[in-house]
Amino acid sequence: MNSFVIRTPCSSANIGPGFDVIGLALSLHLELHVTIDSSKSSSELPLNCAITYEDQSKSAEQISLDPEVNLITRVALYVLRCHNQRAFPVETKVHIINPIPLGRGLGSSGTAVVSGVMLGNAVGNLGLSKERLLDYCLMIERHPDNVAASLFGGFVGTYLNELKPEDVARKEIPLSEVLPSPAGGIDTGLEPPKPPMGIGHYRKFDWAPEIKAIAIIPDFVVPTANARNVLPESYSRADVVFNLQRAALLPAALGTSPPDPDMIFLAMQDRVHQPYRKTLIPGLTEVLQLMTPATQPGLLGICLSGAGPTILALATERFEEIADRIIARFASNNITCQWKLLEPANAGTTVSPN
Ligand SMILES: Nc1ncnc2c1ncn2[C@@H]1O[C@H](COP(=O)(O)OP(=O)(O)O)[C@@H](O)[C@H]1O
Ligand SMILES: N[C@@H](CCOP(=O)(O)O)C(=O)O
Repeated sequence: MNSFVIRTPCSSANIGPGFDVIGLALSLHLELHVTIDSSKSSSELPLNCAITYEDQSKSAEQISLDPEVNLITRVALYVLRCHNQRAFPVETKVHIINPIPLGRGLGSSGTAVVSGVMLGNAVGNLGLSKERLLDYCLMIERHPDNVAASLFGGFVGTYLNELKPEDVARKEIPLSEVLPSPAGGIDTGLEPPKPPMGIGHYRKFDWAPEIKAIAIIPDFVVPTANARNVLPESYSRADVVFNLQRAALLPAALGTSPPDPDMIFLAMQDRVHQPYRKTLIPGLTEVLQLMTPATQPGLLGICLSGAGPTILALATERFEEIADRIIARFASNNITCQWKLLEPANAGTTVSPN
């Protein structure tokens, strides 16, 4: 029996001005407990794989246990099929333990995609590097901020290479062809499109050890796709310069110890995505303006986590007090929240024997 665990941290993307660029892996982990019974020579299981799912996230959505539909196993099958393996090894069991709330801006889909590529790589004995696995992730989730943070861990800046025209065409292949689904065309026996080499890259930034992350998680879902659809196609020069100035400052501000609250607060301001997402998140503008380091001791900065609706407050102390103030502001819009105190998860995704 071969048995191992894949552990992948969730992530908070953007951290204010770093839209689609900056990500932070956080200490809430999706786990896959995988067993492969190599004593068996054939299996009754669909695609040789049985999924079980333990929901620790209190999300309402039902996660599919069909390996061709479930996001994690679908991604693993994509990686396997790119290497001429049509199914999982005989009698593969995948037990998913998920504490990450779905559709709340803590990168649950990016975490699932990273877990899926790690699963395909491990069960197929493919020996792909994490750098190459990032290319596979980017065929599925096109913005690199969440997946790079979950894959590599820590506080990261990311970028996509300019691709050759033929590779741009390959990267624009509809997702239904990358991840064949029962609805989009069952496994045709053909090799799916492999990712171009070196699509995405990352750089790790320092993180001052005093800084902790408070995630205030409202009890409603904002699908990331919807939160991207409300963004404009183009921006004024003033807004672009505003964000560039802050994004350039942010890594130095969050990497310097002791932290300078005023600099961090300023460096976390954004004009590219947060103002437009207020239409989906009642009270967002008021929450973001609720407090500053001058009016709330311990607070360093506050932003939307990913596409929301979670709010990320960075702080050095008085965590409960800060969370309570944000929760009270949401309550005045009849929105209830849970909150978690998290820390950067520096290791990224790991595979270890069970
Ligand atoms: N552990 C998981 N297993 C299967 N599917 C998942 C898992 N986590 C997330 N997903 C899928 O990703 C969707 C959420 O993605 P998205 O809207 O991008 O929000 P988030 O901000 O949480 O990443 C869920 O509705 C679900 O379909
Ligand atoms: N840069 C993306 C990040 C989405 O993060 P998620 O955690 O909400 O999936 C965006 O802002 O759209």
